[in-house]
Amino acid sequence: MDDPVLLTGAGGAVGEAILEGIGDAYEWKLMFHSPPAEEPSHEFLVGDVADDEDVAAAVDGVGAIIHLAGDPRPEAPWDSVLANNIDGTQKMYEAAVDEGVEKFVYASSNHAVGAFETDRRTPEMYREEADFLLDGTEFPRPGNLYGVSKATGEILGRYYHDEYGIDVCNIRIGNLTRGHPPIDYERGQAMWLSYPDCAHIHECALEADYDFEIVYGISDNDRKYYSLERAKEALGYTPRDNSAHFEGDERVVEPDV
Ligand SMILES: NC(=O)C1=CN([C@@H]2O[C@H](COP(=O)(O)OP(=O)(O)OC[C@H]3O[C@@H](n4cnc5c(N)ncnc54)[C@H](O)[C@@H]3O)[C@@H](O)[C@H]2O)C=CC1
Ligand SMILES: O=C1O[C@H](COP(=O)(O)O)[C@@H](O)[C@H](O)[C@H]1O
Repeated sequence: MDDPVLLTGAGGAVGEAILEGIGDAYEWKLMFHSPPAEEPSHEFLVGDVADDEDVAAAVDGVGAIIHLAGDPRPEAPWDSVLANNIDGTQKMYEAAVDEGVEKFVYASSNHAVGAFETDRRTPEMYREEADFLLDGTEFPRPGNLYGVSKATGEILGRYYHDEYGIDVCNIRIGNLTRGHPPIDYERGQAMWLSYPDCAHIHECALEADYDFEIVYGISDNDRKYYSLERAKEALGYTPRDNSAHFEGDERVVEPDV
């Protein structure tokens, strides 16, 4: 991607992981919800994705968007996910097609399919020997209103791709945790996404050629119940980390470089 890339939600954890990993690889335009504590080393603006003027200013002059901004809380109330996650994402897409943006990478979530984790399947499905697998072709099955908002973001992408031709990659991010997988949390270990793998999958989404994709954003965890085949095939994703390579916060197996 040679054009500037807009990163919304730049002040958050996923934005931090992306900028740590590929901050030097692109001309970024960062969107913050509130003024950053330190002067960023990239062009930036402060605004709200639910505000038309802020969104128009954000997408002006960019060729691709990584859209992270939103309420990330699984327990978020309807009024918040409606305004921040659903209305905000629709405004981002509307402005993106008006601007002629080429690619839209959307931060979806494991919670868009959380209700596949039924009492009958868990916790065994989080273990290496389990054979239950989701591959991204399944219909969304949210387990909360936040997950509904994430599935709605994916459907918005389907519409804006089919209607206007913008390339869309929905990344169903698992559990981003810095440095090591979540400790004593099997679900988190099954869907851990390391900071380096988070940056890598987003770089792949900026560089690969595709039309409309839904992929899982996790590291190559032995416990995974999400297939990585589509991310590897469509994006060229090659994860380096695996939650099984840790005991607690201690890495016991080095990744293949
Ligand atoms: N961290 C994780 O493990 C996962 C994150 N995600 C998604 O990734 C995205 C980023 O998540 P995190 O970085 O963890 O969350 P975060 O809360 O650390 O970052 C989100 C950022 O978006 C900003 N924001 C919220 N509402 C906004 C609005 N209306 N206008 C402009 N900015 C707004 C916040 O100020 C914050 O800086 C979210 O969309 C979340 O749903 C999905 C799955 C897992
Ligand atoms: O979408 C998200 O998912 C992760 C993992 O879900 P959890 O229910 O196992 O914690 C969550 O940590 C993150 O805050 C959220 O945005």
